[in-house]
Amino acid sequence: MTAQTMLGKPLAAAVKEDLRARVAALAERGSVPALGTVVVGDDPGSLAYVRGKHRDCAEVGLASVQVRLPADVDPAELRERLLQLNEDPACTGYIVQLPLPAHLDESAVLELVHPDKDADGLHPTNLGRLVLGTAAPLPCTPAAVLELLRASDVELDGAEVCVIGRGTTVGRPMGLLLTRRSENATVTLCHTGTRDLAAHTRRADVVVAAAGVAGLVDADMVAEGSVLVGVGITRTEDGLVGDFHPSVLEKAALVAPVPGGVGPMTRAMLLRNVVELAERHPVAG
Ligand SMILES: Nc1nc2c(c(=O)[nH]1)N[C@@H](CN(C=O)c1ccc(C(=O)N[C@@H](CCC(=O)O)C(=O)O)cc1)CN2
Repeated sequence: MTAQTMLGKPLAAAVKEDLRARVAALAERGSVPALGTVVVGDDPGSLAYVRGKHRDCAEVGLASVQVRLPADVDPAELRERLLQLNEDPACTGYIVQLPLPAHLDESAVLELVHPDKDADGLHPTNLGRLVLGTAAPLPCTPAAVLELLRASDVELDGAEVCVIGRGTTVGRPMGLLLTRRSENATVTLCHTGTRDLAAHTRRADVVVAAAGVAGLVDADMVAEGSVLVGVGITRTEDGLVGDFHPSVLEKAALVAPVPGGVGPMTRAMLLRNVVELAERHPVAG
């Protein structure tokens, strides 16, 4: 078997098309949504991702504003800037680019973002809403994975899904999303403490790999005809490498590759969150 690929770019383009129309409709009602980004430090990867977010906003007609702070910013100064964004009527929603420098407590920082302005869906209130199944902005990467699976008509009802990674941005919310009644999957959440990872991946219909360990899962570890979604990404001398070893392509039915799969959709899901926040809490332009 040679796997088919689930590509993020065409799907992201379709989402953007829909969002462009929704942003135009908001503008007609006098509401001009804007995304804020907060970057601490000058990590080239983070800066590149944030540049991409501002480009994406322009593409669909959203305004955007960037706040840049030095890597050694005082936590009190960062807090002040976030509280300003919470109060700023021109900012519909904003994100704090992760990871943050080590002297900053990531959870404490994310808790400062007002839940109604949480474009990343990572505030505890919104993660709590995800647990309860009530309306909330969804964390962008898990939402992107779900959209890719839906677009390929992957059957999730009753499916065995193995998620590798227990982080708050991907693994944990991924499990919550997939176990909602609307998805109805059975999820096994694996992590670095999992004793026999292969035993879990082999019996899964779908594997979502968000470990950030290049080539962690090879052909021997997956079932014939399974669906594999790559999330983790490692920069090596040979370029970007995902958590799945290329050998899986001979065994899987469907693969979301790294790069080119979930990443572009993650960006589109951020735009969707901003537009949904604006539709829920319209602001005058
Ligand atoms: N506040 C947040 N910080 C981070 C998030 C996030 O969702 N919110 N996720 C990642 C970084 N990220 C967005 O911020 C992100 C990472 C990768 C991609 C992407 O499109 N990847 C491409 C490859 C791009 C490349 O050349 O590096 C792909 O997979 O095809 C988009 C967004 C951590 N921080």
